Amino acid sequence: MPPIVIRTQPDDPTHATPSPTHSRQHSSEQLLPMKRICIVGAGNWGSAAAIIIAENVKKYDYYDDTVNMWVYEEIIDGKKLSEIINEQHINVKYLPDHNLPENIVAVPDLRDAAAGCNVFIFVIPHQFLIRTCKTLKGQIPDDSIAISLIKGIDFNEDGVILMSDIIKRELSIDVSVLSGANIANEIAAGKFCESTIGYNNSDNAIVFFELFNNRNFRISLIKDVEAVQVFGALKNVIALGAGFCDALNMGNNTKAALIRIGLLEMHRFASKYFGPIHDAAMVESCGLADLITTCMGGRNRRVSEAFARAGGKRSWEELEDEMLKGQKLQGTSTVLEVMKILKRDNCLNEFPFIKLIYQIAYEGAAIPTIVDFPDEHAGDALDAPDD
Ligand SMILES: NC(=O)c1ccc[n+]([C@@H]2O[C@H](COP(=O)([O-])OP(=O)(O)OC[C@H]3O[C@@H](n4cnc5c(N)ncnc54)[C@H](O)[C@@H]3O)[C@@H](O)[C@H]2O)c1
Ligand SMILES: O=P(O)(O)OC[C@H](O)CO
Repeated sequence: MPPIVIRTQPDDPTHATPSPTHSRQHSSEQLLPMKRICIVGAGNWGSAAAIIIAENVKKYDYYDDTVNMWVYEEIIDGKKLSEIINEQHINVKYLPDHNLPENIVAVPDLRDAAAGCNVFIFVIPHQFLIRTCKTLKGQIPDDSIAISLIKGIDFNEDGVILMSDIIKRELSIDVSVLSGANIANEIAAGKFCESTIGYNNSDNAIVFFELFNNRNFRISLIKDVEAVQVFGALKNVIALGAGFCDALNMGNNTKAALIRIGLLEMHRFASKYFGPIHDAAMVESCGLADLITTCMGGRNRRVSEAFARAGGKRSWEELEDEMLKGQKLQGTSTVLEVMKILKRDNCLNEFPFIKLIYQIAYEGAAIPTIVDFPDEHAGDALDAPDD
């Protein structure tokens, strides 16, 4: 097995470092029960992730080679997408330029896809997670484990709800998370990048390391599922700001400044609601690197630029449908969720950039106001630890 990179948190006494004693044995030695994978989702990232997983399961004989992939069924040119995937081994709608390994089996019924599986990879747009989990409730083994690749956040009267909270609440299983600078098309093309797994249970973290790590998709592990998820969700909001900036041709210095300010607000939000967060999260792939890639090449940035250029004449929904062709924006719904909690907690003034993004996205504020930071926030820096 390749070396496992774990970013330790020195002052965390509960930190359990996965060690070589966790190294896997062959099932022929009767030490490990067989694991069978179900990928819950078959969009752009779900399909790219499936390629990695389907290759990795073949390296270990305690993973079943067949990987089920739940496909939210739709008809493409008169034919079912799941059938096209199983016959042509291409997801013609969401990842058309790449072949899927033949050990990926597309299954249109979620319960059928989950049957016999005990390792679940959740990778669907965040707005569909609750109802998807409810369909799985009572249908999976108690000792199943899950990982969420979803970038999004939810909110209710109890406060911030993470995707891992939803899965854990509905299915009562341990949930790790994976997030990073991971534009799916580039990963499917085999271009080198990194990603971060946040975990609670180190044995489960090793399973997901084995399923995801490869030469061109390098995983590091940190014991902080909250920070990894908050960064992954909020970067989609900051990407909207980057799109507004690009629509105005404001240049690289401005964009870099907005990325820096965005990173501070992401850190502030994570610390406020889940603090203290793991030191490494900000500089891992799940933090700064994801923010950079999303502000350069992501879908949220692209649609946001188009929204700004349309000068209020096109809605987010219209542009999403037209430009993404079935793929989903996450930043627009996430900023609405984030604003609910910031308003409830009366702390909008601590997040001036997120507020400006919201005002442009939903209140008709002029695009150039994207840099209208209040004076007291000039040169804003990381909050001191005792703030
Ligand atoms: N695409 C990327 O580059 C990328 C990278 C990292 C993380 N992510 C995150 O992964 C998650 C999934 O994104 P994606 O890019 O794989 O999907 P996507 O945006 O490409 O596709 C949308 C998916 O939603 C499905 N869908 C539509 N209606 C549905 C319903 N009612 N119930 C369930 N599913 C439905 C579609 O069939 C399709 O599979 C998101 O949270 C996204 O932020 C995406
Ligand atoms: O294309 P986006 O904006 O959904 O971003 C994709 C990935 O999350 C980047 O890591």
